[in-house]
Amino acid sequence: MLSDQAAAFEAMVAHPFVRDLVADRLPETAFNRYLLIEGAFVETAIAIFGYAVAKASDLDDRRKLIASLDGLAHAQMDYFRDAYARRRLAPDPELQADPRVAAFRDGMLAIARDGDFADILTAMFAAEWMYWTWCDAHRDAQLVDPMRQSWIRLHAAPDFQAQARWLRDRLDLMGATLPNERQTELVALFGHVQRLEFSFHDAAWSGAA
Ligand SMILES: Cc1ncc(C[n+]2csc(CCO)c2C)c(N)n1
Repeated sequence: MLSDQAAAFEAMVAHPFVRDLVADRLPETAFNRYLLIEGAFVETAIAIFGYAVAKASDLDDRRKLIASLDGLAHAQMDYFRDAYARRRLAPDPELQADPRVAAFRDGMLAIARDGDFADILTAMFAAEWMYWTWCDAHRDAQLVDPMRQSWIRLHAAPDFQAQARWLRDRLDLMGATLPNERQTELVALFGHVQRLEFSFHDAAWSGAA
């Protein structure tokens, strides 16, 4: 998956948003846009994991996903609520309606709604492995804003790595039993998610299209 879709993956981990963030030259307006769309994505992720719980058949998988859901619904939602209050960020419906933001949200949700458990694991693996990769590569970046710094640390931390590895291992196990055509579809889906992610980060980085 990673080698087949290397171009899409590499393009995303080298996105100008990532490049400028880790060089500590991402404008505050861009980071604030990011916080607004990222916080909204947490709600989408809750729905995606909900579909995953419904479509999983193994109790251990379900338990794992339910634990992730709890983290999203509580720690993550509270984190963004507090961040918006501290930074006095008001909701921005126009930003959420940006076609690049909408494409990511609706595209990820469509995978979870219309796909099977392997599709959902693939989409979550694509999103989490990509974050783990770029945050791990820049874990030592020294940023003035402690929130930016801690955001990178969070996604380079052992807990997040463990979750990304769980997705990888679960997918490897399941993928081995799937017909070749199905494996090819999942590899293509991985690339599709990287492109959705690229547009999403474009909207944060460059503002209105
Ligand atoms: C745009 C965007 N894409 C991927 C991640 C990585 N990530 C961190 S938590 C989570 C969902 C629950 O595990 C995902 C996918 C992100 N934060 N934002």
